[in-house]
Amino acid sequence: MLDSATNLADLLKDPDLLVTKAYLGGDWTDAEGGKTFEVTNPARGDVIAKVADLDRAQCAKAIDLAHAAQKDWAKKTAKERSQILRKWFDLMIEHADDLATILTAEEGKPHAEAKGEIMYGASFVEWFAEEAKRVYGDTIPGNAENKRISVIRQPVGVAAAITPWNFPNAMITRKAGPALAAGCSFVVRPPSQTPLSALALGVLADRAGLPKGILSIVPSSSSSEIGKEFCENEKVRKLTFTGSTEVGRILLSQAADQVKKCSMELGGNAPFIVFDDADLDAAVEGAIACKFRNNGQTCVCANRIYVQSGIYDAFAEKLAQKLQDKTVGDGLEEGTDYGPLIDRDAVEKVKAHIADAQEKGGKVIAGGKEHALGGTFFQPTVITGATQDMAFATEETFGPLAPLFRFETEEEAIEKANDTIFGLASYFFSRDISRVTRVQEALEYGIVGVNTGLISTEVAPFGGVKQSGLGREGSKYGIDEFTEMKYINTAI
Ligand SMILES: NC(=O)C1=CN([C@@H]2O[C@H](COP(=O)(O)OP(=O)(O)OC[C@H]3O[C@@H](n4cnc5c(N)ncnc54)[C@H](O)[C@@H]3O)[C@@H](O)[C@H]2O)C=CC1
Ligand SMILES: O=C(O)[C@H](O)CS(=O)(=O)O
Repeated sequence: MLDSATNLADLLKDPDLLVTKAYLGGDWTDAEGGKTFEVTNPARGDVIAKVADLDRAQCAKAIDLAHAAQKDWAKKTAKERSQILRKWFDLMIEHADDLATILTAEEGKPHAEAKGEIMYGASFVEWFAEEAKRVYGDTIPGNAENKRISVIRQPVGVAAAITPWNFPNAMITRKAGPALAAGCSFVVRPPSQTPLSALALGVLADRAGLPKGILSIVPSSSSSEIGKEFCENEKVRKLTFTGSTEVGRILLSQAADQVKKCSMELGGNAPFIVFDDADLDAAVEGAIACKFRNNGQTCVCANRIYVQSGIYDAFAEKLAQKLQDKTVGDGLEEGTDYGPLIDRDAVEKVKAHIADAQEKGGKVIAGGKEHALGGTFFQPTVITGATQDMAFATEETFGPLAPLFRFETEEEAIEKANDTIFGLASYFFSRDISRVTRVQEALEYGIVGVNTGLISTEVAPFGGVKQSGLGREGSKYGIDEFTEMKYINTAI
């Protein structure tokens, strides 16, 4: 446990993983003038570290280093890049406990869940260590007797990344893995709430033997300035962002000037549909796993739970009952199921969604208030009588609030589920094979969970449609985001 007498370093087997300097192409560097920003522990609200606060000029230097080193990195064989990535993966697994402790200290999720994120994050490095050796091209029958046609894939060049606080490890490795595997160099600006997890990844990448210049981690309290550098610096050929749709729009418009290759993993508003023919207990378990993972702070959490009329009351009662057994507390404490929210703004958003629902006829049947622990702890909450005119029907709550909407027909459920500008994840529970086929095809989302509330894996293409993003991460498709296709037409 962190407290006034115990620092974060005291909790680590390898305290060298706790770094507060920036990682500029392999050199640990202070900010100009020694400027720093504070990192706080969301459970206790106290400062756990002061991290180098880099400015745009230092970010530009990192990009210069990345640009200078990238060609030699791309010249290495795929196997050489693969071996370094595999070593990085091995080190992440070896130090998983410490990485999880650092993650919980700055983000708040329970240690066991943080450990799960570390394994999930490491799986992207492992996966793309393998995919590095499978960046294939084509040969195409010539368009004339004396013509030969081929297609090759080459690394884009310098890739720049901006990542969110809710998965401080995995959202970086889900980008760095394919980028480095493809032969790109990689500059990442981590969120100011959770930079320590990113810097710990830098320590292990260095130990794995990543060549100088290939990786930079640029912590900064000024997200917009660094974002502008990424968008306006012509040496950056790829921008990859994970975060809200609002910020994604800003970055896309900034990147449009140079027509930069962009990947966007943005916001969601996931429907979770339970049909009368579902396995009710499985649906309740699935809803809890989906809605309350990271305390509801994931882009793929169920944001709207639609339950068919015939089982609505039974589902609501079981869900509320199950939540009574959950423990809210400090993520570093044994037995905690749900940690704190990231900050007060997050708490205020949950409260606003609850108040709005109650004003419009919604009924709180579980939780509904700030937790007795105070700070940013909140009770896991269930609201019945949810309707499409309530705020959470169109806005992402990003907190532990499960609104239950009643529906009568399959057509109604699909129409309401699709009635959003977002299209990231969706879920439904049914044991009718014809219905499963119809619904999985009718839902306008990049991801559909059928009889499951958990869809996150490195082997599948993660991404959204509509205003939830562009591109895919993970799977055999993920490396395409960091390569360019070149077509060669040769006259012989
Ligand atoms: N699709 C996905 O995989 C994910 C989506 N999200 C979405 O992100 C939101 C919550 O995460 P937040 O970190 O609060 O999102 P956010 O969009 O506010 O911030 C994301 C990152 O962008 C940076 N940023 C903010 N304004 C910027 C600007 N003008 N220029 C450059 N960088 C800027 C932030 O400092 C942070 O590092 C939710 O909407 C959630 O759905 C979060 C995680 C994953
Ligand atoms: O940041 C997020 O919400 C992640 O994308 C969710 S996941 O990849 O862990 O499913």
